[in-house]
Amino acid sequence: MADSAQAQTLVYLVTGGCGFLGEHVVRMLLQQEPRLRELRIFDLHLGPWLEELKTGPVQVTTIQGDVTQAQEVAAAMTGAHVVIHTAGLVDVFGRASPETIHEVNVQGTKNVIEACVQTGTRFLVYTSSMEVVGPNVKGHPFYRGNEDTPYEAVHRHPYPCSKALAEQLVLEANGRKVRGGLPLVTCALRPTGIYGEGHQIMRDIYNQGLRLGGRLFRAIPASVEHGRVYVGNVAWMHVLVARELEQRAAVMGGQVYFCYDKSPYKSYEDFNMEFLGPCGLRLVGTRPLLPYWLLMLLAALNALLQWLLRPLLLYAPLLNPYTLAMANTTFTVSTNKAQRHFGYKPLFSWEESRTRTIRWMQAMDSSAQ
Ligand SMILES: NC(=O)C1=CN([C@@H]2O[C@H](COP(=O)(O)OP(=O)(O)OC[C@H]3O[C@@H](n4cnc5c(N)ncnc54)[C@H](O)[C@@H]3O)[C@@H](O)[C@H]2O)C=CC1
Ligand SMILES: CC(C)CCC[C@@H](C)[C@H]1CC[C@H]2[C@@H]3[C@H](O)CC4=CC(=O)CC[C@]4(C)[C@H]3CC[C@]12C
Repeated sequence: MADSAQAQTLVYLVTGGCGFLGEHVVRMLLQQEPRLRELRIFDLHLGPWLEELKTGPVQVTTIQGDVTQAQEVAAAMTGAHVVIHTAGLVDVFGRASPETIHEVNVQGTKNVIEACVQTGTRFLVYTSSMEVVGPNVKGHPFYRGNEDTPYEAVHRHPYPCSKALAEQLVLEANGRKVRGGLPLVTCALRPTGIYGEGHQIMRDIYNQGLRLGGRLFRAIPASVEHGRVYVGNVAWMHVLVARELEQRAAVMGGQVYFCYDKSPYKSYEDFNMEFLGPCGLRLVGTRPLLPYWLLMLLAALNALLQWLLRPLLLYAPLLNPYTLAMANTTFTVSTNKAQRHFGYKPLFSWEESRTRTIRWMQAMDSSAQ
């Protein structure tokens, strides 16, 4: 908890504070930001775990609200010094309509920016995504690239399109005058695929493995690298950015940073096995069991079924043409921009990130029995 020797003066607001990443950001702020006076947690759905936070030295205010409602956002932000905007609709499975994804991710972000201007909140940290860059529709590899690596960022899927638009809005807002006349300072963090305690997709894949008798079948060649980053380190980066934005506004304002740590470069499936393996699952095959054209056909069939069944039920399996392209295209980052600009070093080593994730999965497993 916060060191009471330092003056507790700051009010932070975390949108999406009850999500997978948001919860880690909230907990990290309470542990690592000694200047925090009040922490506001704004989310569409509030979790019961928030109650335990209310007994500490920092005032924790929970706000059930919707980022698409401008007045709700502005009301929550009044008097806040910093906003960390993690709320978003993360949907690459066709669960929500493209319009809803746009409304939450783009209009929601516009509302946060306008609320900063209206209320005088000067510091905005936005959770963007690697998907703002790629993989692109042409499936070009992005091999250990950095923030300046040239890449043809062209998207058609609603999720990356919305994240790209929202990120652009955030960066363009840097320097706008907020209430009181001072400039807004913004920056965007681009995590690669986040993993760690609370990761729903990892849970889904684990359950799928159990249904298949403890086995998963390799679908993607081991040579395709997919960037992954531990949730604790992503949260730490958000906290550091928020903390440094005032002092280093000239360097950091309007900038983008990939989120990175020491997680190894592996294929999506091999990386998951780092956690699923110790939980008793096995990845069958050193090469993909099915030829790629057949996987594409299955993915297309899933998309067709989703469309046909839509009037009756929501059919949203993990495999669709978009997720297949994501998993099958190399996209990894290698950069030290965050270290150069604001002294970021991962808080958790790879070994610790791995151990924490495995422990969480094993606890989840034993509580299910
Ligand atoms: N999970 C991942 O691998 C990655 C996620 N991101 C970004 O990180 C952010 C957080 O993602 P996750 O924690 O994975 O997702 P999540 O779905 O676990 O969390 C999102 C949170 O936002 C809230 N939310 C959704 N719509 C809202 C609305 N209209 N008003 C208020 N709150 C709303 C949800 O209730 C949820 O608590 C998102 O912006 C996402 O785009 C970026 C890169 C990778
Ligand atoms: C059955 C298939 C062969 C394997 C399916 C795996 C997919 C479900 C996941 C592969 C890559 C993931 C995405 C990636 O890590 C980057 C992301 C960034 C975000 O901002 C949100 C999450 C995600 C889109 C992530 C989603 C699951 C995958 C598509």
